[in-house]
Amino acid sequence: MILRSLCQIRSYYSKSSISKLRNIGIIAHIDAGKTTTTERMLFYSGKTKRIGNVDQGDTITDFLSQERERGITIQSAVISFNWQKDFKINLIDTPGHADFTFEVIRSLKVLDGCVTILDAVAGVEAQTEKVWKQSVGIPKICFINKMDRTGAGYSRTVKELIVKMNTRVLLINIPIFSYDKETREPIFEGVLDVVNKKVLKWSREDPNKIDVTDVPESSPFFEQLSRGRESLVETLGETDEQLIEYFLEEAEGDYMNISAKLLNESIRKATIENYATPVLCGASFRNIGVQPLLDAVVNYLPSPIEARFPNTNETALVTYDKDAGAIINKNRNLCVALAFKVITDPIRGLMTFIRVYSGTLNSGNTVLNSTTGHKFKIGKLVVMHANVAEEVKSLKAGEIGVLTGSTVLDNVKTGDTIITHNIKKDGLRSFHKQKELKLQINPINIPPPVVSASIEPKTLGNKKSMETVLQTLVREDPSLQVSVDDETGQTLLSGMGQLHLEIARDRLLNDLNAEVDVGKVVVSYKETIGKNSDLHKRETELGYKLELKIDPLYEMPKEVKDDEVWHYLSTDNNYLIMENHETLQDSKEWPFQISRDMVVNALISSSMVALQKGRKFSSLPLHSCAIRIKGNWWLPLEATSPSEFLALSRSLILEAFNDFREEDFFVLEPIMNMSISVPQQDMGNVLQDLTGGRKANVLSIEDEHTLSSGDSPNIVFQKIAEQQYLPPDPTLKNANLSDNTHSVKVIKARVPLKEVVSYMSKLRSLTQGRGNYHMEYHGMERVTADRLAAILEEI
Ligand SMILES: Nc1nc2c(ncn2[C@@H]2O[C@H](COP(=O)(O)OP(=O)(O)OP(=O)(O)O)[C@@H](O)[C@H]2O)c(=O)[nH]1
Repeated sequence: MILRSLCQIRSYYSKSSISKLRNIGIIAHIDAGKTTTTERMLFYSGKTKRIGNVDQGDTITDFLSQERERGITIQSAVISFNWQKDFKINLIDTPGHADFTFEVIRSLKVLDGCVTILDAVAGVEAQTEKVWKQSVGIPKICFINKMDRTGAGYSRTVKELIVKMNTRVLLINIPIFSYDKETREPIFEGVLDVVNKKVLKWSREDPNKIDVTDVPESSPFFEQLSRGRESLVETLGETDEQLIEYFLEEAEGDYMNISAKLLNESIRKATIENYATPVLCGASFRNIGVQPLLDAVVNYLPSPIEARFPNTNETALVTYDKDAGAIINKNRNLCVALAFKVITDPIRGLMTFIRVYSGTLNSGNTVLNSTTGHKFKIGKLVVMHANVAEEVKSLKAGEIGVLTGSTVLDNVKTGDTIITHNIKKDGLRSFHKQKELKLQINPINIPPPVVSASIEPKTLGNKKSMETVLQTLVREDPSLQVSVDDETGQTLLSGMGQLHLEIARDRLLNDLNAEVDVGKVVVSYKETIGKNSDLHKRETELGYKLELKIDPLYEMPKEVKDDEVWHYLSTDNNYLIMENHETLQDSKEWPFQISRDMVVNALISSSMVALQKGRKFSSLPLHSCAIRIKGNWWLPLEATSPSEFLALSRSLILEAFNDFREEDFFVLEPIMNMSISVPQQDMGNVLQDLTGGRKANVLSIEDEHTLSSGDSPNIVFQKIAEQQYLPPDPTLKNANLSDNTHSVKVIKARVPLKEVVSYMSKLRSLTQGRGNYHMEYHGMERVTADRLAAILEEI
C-alpha cells in the first residue's frame, strides 16, 4: 500500500486557515539528523522531487556554501510546505553547534512548537539539554532518529528523556526490527503505531512505499501494542478525566477500544499544555518514520491561536479569534510583528524575517518600529521556501515572511517590534499613543562574546568598505560584535567561539568580498574592580548637577529595590543604576525641555564609553561594574540638548575611575562548561591532559547514558521513568557492557577558554578520533595568579 499521510486523521478542530498553520522548529544536538529529517519532510510533502543529502552537500535548507562544505547548519533556514493537504507548516531548521546558540534563541522566539531530534545511539546530548531548557514553555514532540545504527537504544533514550528533561512521555510509535537470517542481528524496518494500531514497514527500494498491516491478537506485536496503549491511556488519564470516563464506560475498560481520534485529541491537549511529550522514532537517512512525524506535527503541536503569546514590555490583553488570530487590547485593527532575523541576499539584498503576531501586515503599509520610534513605509513582502522567494500581498497573524526593499535597511534590526494598521495604509494615528504605539515584544538577549580577532583593511582605501561589510555582518548576526580601539585604531570582531569567527571570516572574504586581513582568534579578556569608588559630585555654573560612584557588581540582586532603576549596558554585565530622583519622584510633571529618555540615554552612553575604554590596568574593557547615579541630579529647565549633561557625566565617571589604583583591578577570563565523551580506555590520558596543562576543574565523570545528568535529579521524574512502559531494546542485547572498549564516559569539567581554543585536534589524537566534546560559556572568572603573567604577555 502506498500512502502519503499515514494516519489520515481528519482534522477534528476548527477549519479556519490559522488553525491549520504550524510554526515549528527543529532543534537538537549537532549531527542528530535535523537537516536529514527536514529534507525528507520536504520530499514527502511534495515540495521537492528528490531527497538531498547532507553528506553529498546538496540539501535544500543548508544552502550556504559554508554549510555545504562543512556539512553543518549555520543559519536557520525558514521553509514552508503543506501536509495532509491543507495544513501549512513553516519550518525552521536550526543549527546544533553551541557557537550558533543565538541563531537558535532568535528562532525559538517565533516558534509555536518544536520537534526535538535525538540520536538513538548518543541519547540526550548536552546541546539538546541546553536548547530544551531555553525553549521552556514551547510544546514539543521528540523524534528518536538513527534507529538503524548499531547501538541504537529507543527505550534507553526515552528513559534519559524523562529523567534529564523532566517530562512525561507519550509513546506514539515503537520501533520494530526484523532479524538477519545468518547473523541474527536486528535490522530496523519500521514502527508499531500505538495510536492507530498498525504496523508500518518501509520499503528499502522505494522511499514512498510503506507496508501497513493490522495487529491481530495472533501478531507478535500484539503484546507490545496493548502495553503501549495501556501506558498511553494511563499517562493521559492523569490529566484528562473525559478520557478515563470514556475508557471505563464506552470502551468497557479495554485500552484497545479507544479510538485513534479520541486519543489524538487527548495527546494534543497534553502536548499543548506541556504536560507530556509525544515520542516517535525512525531513521531519516533510510527514509523511515518521517511521515508519522509530520502527522504528529499537525496533530499535536499548537496553531498560532493555541500557542502562548510572547512577553511584552507593557501588559497587553490578548484574546484569540479563530479566524483573526490574536487580538491585542481588543483592537482588531492593530497589527504587531517581530523582526527576528536579517540576512543580506546577493540578489535580493537585505531581507528581514518577521513573524506577525496579530492583525495583517500589507505591502506598502506605513509602519512604526516601536523599538526605535522610527516610522517607515514597507516595500514588497515575500514568503521563503529555503532560498526561493514567493511574493505575497500581505501576511496574516501567525505567519512568517520577509520584508524586502531599501526602506528596511536602516529601519529594522533583529528583535525590533513593528506596529501598523490592518487596513489603512497609513493608519498609525488612530492608535493610542501610550498603549499601542509603545508596545514591544521583549527583545532577544544576546549572549556575551568570548573570542575575538583583529580585522584590518588591506589598504587604507579599503577602510570605508570594510566598515560597511562589518555593519552588514553584525546586522545579520547581532551575536557578532565590532569594536574599535580609540588609541590604536584597531578593529576587533568578537563572537561566540572559534567556529563562529571562522564562519564570519569566510563570509567576509568569500561572500562579501572584503579586502581585509583577519587576525588569529584570541580569547576576550576583561578586567574588573575590587572596591567601590568614592562619591564624585559636581555642580556647574550653568545649573547642571550630578553625583555618582562606581561599584563592583559581584552578583546581580534577585530583585531591584523600589527606589532605583537598573539599565543594562548591553554587554559585559555592566549596569547603570539610577536612584529615584529626590524631587521628581512625587511630581507627575516632567519639568525639563529634554525628555526623560534623552537624559537616561546620555548617562547610558557616557557609562558605556568609559567602561569600554578600561585601560586602567591592561587596556581591557571593564566587566561587572555598576555606575550609580544619585537622585539629586539637575539640569537647566530650558536646556534643549543633552550634550552638556553628557559631557558632565563622562568627565565625572572618568574622575571616579581615577580613585582606583593598579592593585584594585583584576583580569577576568571566560570559563567554559565542557562535556567530553571519550572511550573508557582513553579516559586516563584525557583526564591527565585536562587537569594538567589545561587547568580544568573536573566536576563529574559519568557513563554516557547515565541518568543522573550531574545536576540534582528530580525524584518524581526518576519514579516516572521507572514506571514507564518501555519495550526491549534488541540492538543493545548483543552489546557487551563489561567490555571497556565499547563503554563511553562523559567528563564534565570547567575549563578556561584559553586552554581549549583548539582542543578538537588534541582530543582526537588522544582518543584515536573517537572523542567528542561540547562546550558552552559558563561565566567570567578571575585569572589565577600563576597564569596572569602569560596572559598579560598575550594581550
Ligand atoms: N545511520 C544514520 N545516519 C543518519 C541518520 N540521519 C542522519 N544521519 C547522518 O548523520 C549525520 C548528520 O546529519 P545532519 O542531518 O547533518 O545532522 P544535523 O542535526 O542537521 O547537524 P547540524 O546541522 O550540523 O547540527 C550525516 O552524516 C547524516 O547522513 C539516520 O537516520 N541514520
